[in-house]
Amino acid sequence: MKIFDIEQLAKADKVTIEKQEISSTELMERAATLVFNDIHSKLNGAQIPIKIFCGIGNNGGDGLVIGRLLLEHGYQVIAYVVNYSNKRSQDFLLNYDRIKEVSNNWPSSIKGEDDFPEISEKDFIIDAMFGIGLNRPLEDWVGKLVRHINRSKAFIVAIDMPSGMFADKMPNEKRPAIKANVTITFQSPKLIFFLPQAAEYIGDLQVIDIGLDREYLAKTAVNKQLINKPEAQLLYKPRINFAHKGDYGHALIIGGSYGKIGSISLTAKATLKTGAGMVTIFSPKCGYQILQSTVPEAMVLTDENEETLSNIEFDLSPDVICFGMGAGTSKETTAAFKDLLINTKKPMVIDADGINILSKEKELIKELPENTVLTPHPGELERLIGKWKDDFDKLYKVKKFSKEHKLIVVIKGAHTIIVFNDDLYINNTGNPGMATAGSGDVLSGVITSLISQKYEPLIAAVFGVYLHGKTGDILAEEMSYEGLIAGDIADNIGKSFLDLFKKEMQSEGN
Ligand SMILES: NC(=O)C1=CN([C@@H]2O[C@H](COP(=O)(O)OP(=O)(O)OC[C@H]3O[C@@H](n4cnc5c(N)ncnc54)[C@H](OP(=O)(O)O)[C@@H]3O)[C@@H](O)[C@H]2O)[C@H](O)CC1
Ligand SMILES: [K+]
Repeated sequence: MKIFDIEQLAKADKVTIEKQEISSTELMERAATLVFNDIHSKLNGAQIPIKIFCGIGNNGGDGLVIGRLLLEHGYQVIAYVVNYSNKRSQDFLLNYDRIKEVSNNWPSSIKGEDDFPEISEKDFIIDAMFGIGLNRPLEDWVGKLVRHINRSKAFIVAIDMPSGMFADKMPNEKRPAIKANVTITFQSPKLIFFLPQAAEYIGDLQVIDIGLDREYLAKTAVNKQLINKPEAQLLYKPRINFAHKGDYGHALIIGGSYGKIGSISLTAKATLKTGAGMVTIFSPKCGYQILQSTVPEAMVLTDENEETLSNIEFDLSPDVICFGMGAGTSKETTAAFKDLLINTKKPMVIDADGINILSKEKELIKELPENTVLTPHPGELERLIGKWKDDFDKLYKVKKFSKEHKLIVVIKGAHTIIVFNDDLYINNTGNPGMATAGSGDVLSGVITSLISQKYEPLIAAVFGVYLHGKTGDILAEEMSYEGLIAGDIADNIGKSFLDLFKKEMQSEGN
């Protein structure tokens, strides 16, 4: 699913009005009716106090329409107009009159702190103060109102965006925004919704298709995409009949050290379970017996050193090399990694201590082949690119790093983001059960395996992250978040392939 900028969405709005020959009022009615339907289906007529905070622009207009529809269906609604400006939009004004026809009262006006209503934790709040039109800091009293609503512990549904949140700046103490339980957004999610620092403001995300002009949406280029099943299906390469194991490549997994052999065992297993034709593991000597018994399908080569990697020599020509899991960052291992980089130019996946070594020895980065995939977790990423001010700054720095070194960076997190040049691919599978030891080792194996099967490295990263998360989602239903461990994910990657083309009873939401 494309993720549009807010300028593109505002344009889509205009194009839709022209091409569908509808008024902006009708488009607002359509969008707000869809939100009403959703809320109504959940509240099911419950007589709980609903307080709607409306701004004076079109987000406020949406709020007034939702309020009118709720009143018409017998809900207890109080609508407030937050008068932060005198520049009321036309559609706001029209719906201001219309709600009065139903409630027989004008909405209450809030002009300053003295007008703030009491909010109980039993209230149901609809936040329609600002949407994508927010373009400057909130006035002091409006910021106080946002904090007042947040303090209430009431259940909050934000319309289009949590009010106070800019599309391109993180909220913080000085820049308050509504902390919604649910955000119902129109047509396209906004990038900020997927950044970790915004999570506490967004709550659960729902994207509502309000029927904006399909042609405009299809034609308009974006550099951000959300990866759900429909996108993943397009990435899959069917296996051919009469295939031979050579058709799916030979992956070489290098890593491990005394006490950390399990990591490469997980990576190797995931590489095989994702479909690589052959896997060879290269580990310190101490890994030999463990690996032969935990992953009998893989071949094992060992270093001359007992406990850590010191000299990575092999007489084979792999299609892809994955380096780093459990390797440590000792002097010998660093030197061995350096030799490996200088002597081989095979496609590579670098994880964990591989990334830590690159962070310490920055000049090694230029030895990485183009399109190498790096899979850092936040700590590893910080060591690699330095501290960032906020999540937007992090993306800026990673894009710069990716462009400068021609690398693919997989920023692991609740929504893992794959960065290549200026393009972002935001994964929408996975769950908190996957925050478990070794989960990253499995991901490296999945990506390595896809590269070995001749997926382009970028596709392998995007598709691999999707499959890994999907496997976790399928397993969480069977065994709970708590019960899920990395070995389960490695063992069950096949389920995510099966799921790709399984017919859904209902189409997948976002
Ligand atoms: N795009 C769509 O598909 C649809 C969007 N809808 C809804 O409309 C809003 C966007 O509405 P808009 O009127 O453009 O903007 P807002 O309602 O978010 O904000 C209102 C105006 O407030 C002014 N502004 C901005 N920042 C501040 C501030 N800090 N303090 C005071 N005032 C501020 C600004 O106007 P100016 O001219 O004063 O700059 C805003 O325009 C969208 O989010 C949806 O909810 C449609 O209903 C359906 C289709
Ligand atoms: K809002």
